[in-house]
Amino acid sequence: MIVFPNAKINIGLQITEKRPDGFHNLESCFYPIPVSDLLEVIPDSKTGFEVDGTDIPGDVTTNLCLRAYDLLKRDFELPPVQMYLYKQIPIGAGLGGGSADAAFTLRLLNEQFALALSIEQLETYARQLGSDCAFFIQNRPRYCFEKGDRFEDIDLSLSGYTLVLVYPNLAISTAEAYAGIQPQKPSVSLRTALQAPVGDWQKTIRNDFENTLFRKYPLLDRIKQELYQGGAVYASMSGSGSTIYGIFEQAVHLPDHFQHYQVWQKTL
Ligand SMILES: C[C@](O)(CO)[C@H](O)COP(=O)(O)OP(=O)(O)OC[C@H]1O[C@@H](n2ccc(N)nc2=O)[C@H](O)[C@@H]1O
Ligand SMILES: Nc1ncnc2c1ncn2[C@@H]1O[C@H](COP(=O)(O)OP(=O)(O)OP(=O)(O)O)[C@@H](O)[C@H]1O
Repeated sequence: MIVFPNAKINIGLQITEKRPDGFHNLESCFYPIPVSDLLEVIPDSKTGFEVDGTDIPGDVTTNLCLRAYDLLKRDFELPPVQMYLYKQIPIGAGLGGGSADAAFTLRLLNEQFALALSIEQLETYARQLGSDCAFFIQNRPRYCFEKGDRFEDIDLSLSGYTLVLVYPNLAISTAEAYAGIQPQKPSVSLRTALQAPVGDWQKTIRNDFENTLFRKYPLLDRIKQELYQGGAVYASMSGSGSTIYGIFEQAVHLPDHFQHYQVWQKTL
């Protein structure tokens, strides 16, 4: 079976407090976007894993696809499988690519081997693999809170807008980004701010990681400003960076020097 694990962007990200378990509580809107990896799983005589495309740092045996398989294998009689991942979502990008691969592996194995797991059960498994993973089980725009792994539905559609993603070939680890954060109770309710027209978001919707990461990597702030200069109705960093995205009312001509970055332009 073949699936296409897709990325997400964060629209607003408020880090509200540090938790006793060392993680942080946050509030954010997670929005699925059409930039995807490809994952194929075939029953085989022994389990194997092969990756093509973008290089994934670290030992292949720690890949989240294999970890998702191992997690289900503890509870179910899964046959050995050959897994093939074509990696396209950039790494350390704040786009949740690894989390999407993990969640789609759980979903695929559930379907391919008729495990009959419910959405809630899949989300419980996903939470064990990473904070962002559970979102990709249902994979629709959600308002997320706690570790980013609890959700409420949100009435939000960017359909018809053009999304530009700029990945400046700079990987930022999530742990590095959280290390620079001073959690703060928000003065503006993100949930309320998201109900306003997209053109108003610039005044009210922030990603709390931008403060420290823009100081450390001024290039990121420059890219955001260039997206606004190019006509974005809203621009922000996604998640813990480094991807900067812009939301436009129509297709856009980007500055020539963006050719040095990885850029996607998609009509949603
Ligand atoms: C920045 C976001 O992408 C927002 O969507 C997520 O919060 C990151 O989620 P993720 O990549 O799935 O992160 P995990 O793999 O669970 O955690 C990586 C590291 O990030 C930090 N971390 C992560 C999530 C969270 N709510 N609080 C944290 O402090 C912890 O130091 C943790 O060791
Ligand atoms: N299938 C995978 N794809 C990407 N990264 C993986 C995968 N499996 C394990 N990893 C590890 O996860 C780390 C980063 O994952 P990912 O790309 O999801 O992070 P990110 O871009 O910071 O996204 P986010 O912070 O939004 O979760 C890398 O260090 C990588 O070694």
